[in-house]
Amino acid sequence: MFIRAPAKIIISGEHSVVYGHKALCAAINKYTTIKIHPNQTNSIEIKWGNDWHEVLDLNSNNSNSQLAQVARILNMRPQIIEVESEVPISSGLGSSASYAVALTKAMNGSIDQAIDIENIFHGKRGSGLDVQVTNHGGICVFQIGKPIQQVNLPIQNLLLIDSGDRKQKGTEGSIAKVRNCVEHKDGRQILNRISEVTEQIIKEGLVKELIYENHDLLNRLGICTDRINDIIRICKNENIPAKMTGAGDGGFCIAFPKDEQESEYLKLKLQDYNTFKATIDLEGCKII
Ligand SMILES: Nc1ncnc2c1ncn2[C@@H]1O[C@H](COP(=O)(O)OP(=O)(O)O)[C@@H](O)[C@H]1O
Ligand SMILES: C[C@@](O)(CCOP(=O)(O)O)CC(=O)O
Repeated sequence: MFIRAPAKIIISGEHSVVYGHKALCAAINKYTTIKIHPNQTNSIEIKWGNDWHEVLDLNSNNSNSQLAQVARILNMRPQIIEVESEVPISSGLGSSASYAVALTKAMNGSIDQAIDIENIFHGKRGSGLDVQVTNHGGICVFQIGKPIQQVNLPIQNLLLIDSGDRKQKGTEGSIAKVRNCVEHKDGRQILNRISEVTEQIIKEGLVKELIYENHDLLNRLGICTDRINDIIRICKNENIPAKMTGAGDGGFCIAFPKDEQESEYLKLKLQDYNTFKATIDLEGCKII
């Protein structure tokens, strides 16, 4: 049995969502896939792709490793878990959520358990957005404390652009940076404006000026690297809507070319960066 869960993008509303505002997000066709086998020894083994192997000995119950915490949340038995992921790690595309959701489903767990697992990776201050959209699929509006809502928005030519930078202190580090900006600088006003921009994008669609403004606001929070800003400058020069996505401090940008031809043209302009075409995943986490 294989279980797979998609990666996600945030179209608008990262960080402001942590403070209770709405975010517009989508599941995309890059997946983490999990396969489970019984284990003859009293241990849980995780094989991450071909090159990394983690073992939790269930005879000694004093470990506080991430795997031990995950195993406790899901009440896991001796098992071998193979994880294959197409989702780049620590790059704003929700690698930890797609892993948490796929593993939780494989163990017949609940969405709350997946959120608890995600919190092990993110620290306890995340909004829960990544887990909800990865589980649900499609293009969605998410707000803390409300059921996730599917929306209709035409996105045909999504381009993912890798800045090559990776957040050094994880999502938790970027959230802490924004909190510092809220407590000591103009972070609160910036987040309020991101919220207004998000509401407008939900109503009016991917209006270019709003997407650019959204990026500029995230930049003012101090979470955009030089390479991220370089990518957005190149997209803006070509008049194509683009912004960073996810926690920031590295990771991916998203661009919305109007058609296939414009997408190919933008890829050429961005030849210093790795680019990937993506589509919206409509199915969320599922058994395949
Ligand atoms: N395929 C994988 N291989 C190794 N670690 C993974 C994988 N998928 C998720 N993880 C875990 O998720 C963490 C990254 O999560 P996070 O910092 O939230 O970044 P992202 O923006 O990708 O969600 C990694 O440090 C690792 O612990
Ligand atoms: C910054 C935030 O809004 C999104 C984080 O996304 P990611 O971990 O970079 O994939 C945090 C959250 O919503 O929990």
